[in-house]
Amino acid sequence: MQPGRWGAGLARGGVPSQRTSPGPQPTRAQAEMGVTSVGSADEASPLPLALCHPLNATALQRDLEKLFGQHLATEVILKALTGFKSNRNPKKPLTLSLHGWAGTGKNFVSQILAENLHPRGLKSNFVHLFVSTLHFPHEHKTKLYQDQLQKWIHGNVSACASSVFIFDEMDKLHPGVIDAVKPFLDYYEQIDGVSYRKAIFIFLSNAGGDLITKTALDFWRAGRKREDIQLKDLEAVLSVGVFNNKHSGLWRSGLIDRNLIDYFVPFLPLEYKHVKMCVRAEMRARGYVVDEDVVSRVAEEMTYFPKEERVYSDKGCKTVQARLDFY
Ligand SMILES: Nc1ncnc2c1ncn2[C@@H]1O[C@H](COP(=O)(O)OP(=O)(O)OP(=O)(O)O)[C@@H](O)[C@H]1O
Repeated sequence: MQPGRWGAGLARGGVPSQRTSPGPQPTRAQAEMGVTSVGSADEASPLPLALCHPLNATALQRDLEKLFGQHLATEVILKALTGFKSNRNPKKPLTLSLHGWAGTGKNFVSQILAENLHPRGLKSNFVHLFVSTLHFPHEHKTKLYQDQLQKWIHGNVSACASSVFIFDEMDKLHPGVIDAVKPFLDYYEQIDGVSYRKAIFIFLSNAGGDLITKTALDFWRAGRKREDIQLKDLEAVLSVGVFNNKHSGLWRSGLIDRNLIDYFVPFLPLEYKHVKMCVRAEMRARGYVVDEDVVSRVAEEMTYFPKEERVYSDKGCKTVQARLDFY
């Protein structure tokens, strides 16, 4: 996933221009929402909430079918998003914490969400991606990052109430940085004249991947179906595990003990058959005819764990695209 426009926005003082310069022509933000003409807007007011892009639940559901082997994530995300977007008066922003092994689809699903919430997806002015190792690399700058984050979020939610903030590599985030967003995730009606209740925060993390794998493997070893794993088998384990994990980005975080994360979304490790599905999808996306021989060869080249049983792909579907280049 490509990083967002963090630096550029801050250089503008964190407050995007569309808040202060609406005119008779649609602003860039409004054009993005499909507005082709506007009346004389109130100069001082932020974008009307009504202009924010409505969610098409059917389209979201269809897009989520592209996510393989993740029955829990698909179900939770669909319910969470449709419920939140159909509520005209949410009491707090929606906060999702996505957990799982590498290459299981966390960034992929974030992209799907972004595109369903704002037509330009990750390229939208209203979708902001932060990558820990890129945007918050130095532990000694934690205070600075916290200040910048707060200014950035304030400025962008002022401009569009339904802004989306995605934090990738949460497990590499230095402890404490994320607590800067805590006030925005809480049940306040407004903070300094801005309501954050329509915003969406998404955290992505490998933390908890070991716990998810253990549960999946227990089911597999007991001969139970993967699809029988339920959210309740994992949600509590995940929130406690992440809270107690120093390298989760949410270690002892107020976000967890104040119950500000609405859903912990588990991404299960992917099996051989899912890797094959990814290879087929990639071939179709490239306009190739699906060749089952190539599909099997690519899937067999991947490494699987645990050593003896070889059930799950080490890298999920992550290197499928690169491997396909060899054929
Ligand atoms: N469950 C899945 N269904 C369909 N495609 C997938 C799935 N998981 C991964 N992929 C494919 O593999 C690519 C890499 O996956 P993605 O970046 O979403 O993994 P990730 O879980 O975010 O990994 P990491 O934790 O390493 O960032 C995706 O762009 C997508 O093409």
